[in-house]
Amino acid sequence: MALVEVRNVGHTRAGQPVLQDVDLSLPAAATAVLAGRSGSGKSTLCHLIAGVMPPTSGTVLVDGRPAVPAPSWSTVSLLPQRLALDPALTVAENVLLPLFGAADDAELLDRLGLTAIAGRPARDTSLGEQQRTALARALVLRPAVAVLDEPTAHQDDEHVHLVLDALRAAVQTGTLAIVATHDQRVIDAADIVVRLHSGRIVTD
Ligand SMILES: Nc1ncnc2c1ncn2[C@@H]1O[C@H](COP(=O)(O)OP(=O)(O)OP(=O)(O)O)[C@@H](O)[C@H]1O
Repeated sequence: MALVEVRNVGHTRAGQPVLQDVDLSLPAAATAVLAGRSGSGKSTLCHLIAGVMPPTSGTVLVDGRPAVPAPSWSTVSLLPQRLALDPALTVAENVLLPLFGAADDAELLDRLGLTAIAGRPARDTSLGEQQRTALARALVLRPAVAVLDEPTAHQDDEHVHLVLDALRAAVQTGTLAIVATHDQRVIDAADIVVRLHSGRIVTD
């Protein structure tokens, strides 16, 4: 059974259609890439699946329930393009926020190359480190669905491999990773590639 179902979705922004006739069924334990040119609608589709907003028309279901209102972070997490870290909290505190301080995840910090800077305020780290921190925050609860908007946008080759390793580990524990990306290295590693062009799916 599909974990994420997008049925006949259309979405309009500022009076313009940005998604049209989008149908998509995605299973658990897979990496599904949303690929397409800038402005093709990848982030918008991410936001609809993560429950940031409802679609203008059609239905988005996560585990059989409407995506809005957004469920718990352990059901659907989001790495937004603009990261949304708390700059005053340390790297580790940002990553562990969804756990309310109840636990630690040294392995995840290590996997993403964050151990050495775990105690530093997020504002005193590089953009690539901040992006990996926000990715770790999205994976820390081993969510059913992790929606990741351009997770390698600020990563060099070496760190792209760390990101791909973290995604593989999440998928092995059952997570459906939905990844908006232009990055061919990420597209090549995906189980499912969905291409968007001008707000429509061109291949699935
Ligand atoms: N807040 C907004 N208000 C109005 N239009 C918007 C808004 N956000 C995005 N759009 C428009 O919606 C369309 C799809 O944008 P979206 O951000 O989903 O594309 P994208 O494929 O993620 O692009 P990129 O790769 O550049 O991030 C674009 O035409 C964009 O200009």
